[in-house]
Amino acid sequence: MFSRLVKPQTVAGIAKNAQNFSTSGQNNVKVAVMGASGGIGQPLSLLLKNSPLVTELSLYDIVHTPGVAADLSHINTNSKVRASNGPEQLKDSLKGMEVVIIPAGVPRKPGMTRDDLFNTNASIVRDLAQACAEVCPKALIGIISNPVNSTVPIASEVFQKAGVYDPNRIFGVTTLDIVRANAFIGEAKGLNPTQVNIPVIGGHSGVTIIPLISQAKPSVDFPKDQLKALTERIQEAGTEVVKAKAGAGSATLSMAFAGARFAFSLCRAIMGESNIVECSYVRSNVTEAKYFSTPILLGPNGVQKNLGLGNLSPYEQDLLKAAIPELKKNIQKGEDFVNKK
Ligand SMILES: NC(=O)c1ccc[n+]([C@@H]2O[C@H](COP(=O)([O-])OP(=O)(O)OC[C@H]3O[C@@H](n4cnc5c(N)ncnc54)[C@H](O)[C@@H]3O)[C@@H](O)[C@H]2O)c1
Ligand SMILES: O=C(O)C[C@H](O)C(=O)O
Repeated sequence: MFSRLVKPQTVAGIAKNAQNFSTSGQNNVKVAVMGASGGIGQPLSLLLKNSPLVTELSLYDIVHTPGVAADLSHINTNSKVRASNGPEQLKDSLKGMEVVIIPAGVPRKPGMTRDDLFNTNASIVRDLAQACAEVCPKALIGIISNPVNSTVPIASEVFQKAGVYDPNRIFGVTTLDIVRANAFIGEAKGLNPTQVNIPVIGGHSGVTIIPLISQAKPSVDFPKDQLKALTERIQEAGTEVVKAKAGAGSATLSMAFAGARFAFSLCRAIMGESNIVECSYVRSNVTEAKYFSTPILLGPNGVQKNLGLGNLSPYEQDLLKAAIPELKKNIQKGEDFVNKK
């Protein structure tokens, strides 16, 4: 049902389609990248700079932002680039922003789980969310920083405390899981991966990542053992990259691609385009977990409609059962971090 709405998209295709499109009268969006000098931040900012959807690109980091911004500003596309460096310029970087994408924080090294990043990244996301709540509370916020299962509840609690919480505006960016599922299934079936769409629901770590291969477009069939192997590869794909990078960080280029796809979808929704659907980890009442990723119909104010789980195969129902306790624990940890004392 919902998967009929989900059109396969590429970053170039999204930007091209959007070139002359606006039903709201608005034909451009102001986007901030928080953590813009990092492994994800730089290529993500490049993709955003390359898009006609973005008119203002605000780059914030605690180091090196002037250099990244000077470099990008020489590209002859329509957007203006501005740099903000260090906490004293944080609030300034968020003024007037409509979309804020947050890839700030440390990445994993081999042997670490995403939850091992909590101690460092929780306070980074908390402080950036606090600034967003003060300066651009109506922005649509996409959180990439890990552990996403906990950082989204952290940002949400910060907004709640500030009295400006709108659950429709805070998103955990899980798009890389969908991008990977499309790539792996396309490869396994000899399909053009840009034409494959696999919804991935749940959260963004290990067993909480639930690919819904039974809902693939076009539909695909696998023997049980291959289905299990593919599912586990999608669940562990982040670790595959961490191991291959051997201490030099985690996925950056594929994440920039996925982050740009998600940011462009937010921009297109803000501009009034209809039928924009992305899976994202949001406040949810679809399952027992308070936050859960499902396909979301996006509108100018963020979540327009949660499209829910659709029909799960018995195998996917078991994956869901395994995910819920871990998700609940991750969510509680995030909430407790903000509400401690
Ligand atoms: N959601 C996903 O699918 C996904 C995918 C890949 C990576 N990640 C996560 O994204 C995060 C960033 O990864 P990376 O490879 O870009 O790391 P990186 O270390 O290369 O870059 C992180 C950047 O954040 C900056 N930073 C640190 N503290 C900051 C603060 N308080 N305010 C602003 N910027 C700050 C750093 O200066 C650095 O430039 C990690 O937590 C990683 O686990 C998530
Ligand atoms: O695996 C990681 O630590 C980074 C990211 O969450 C990913 O899925 O690649």
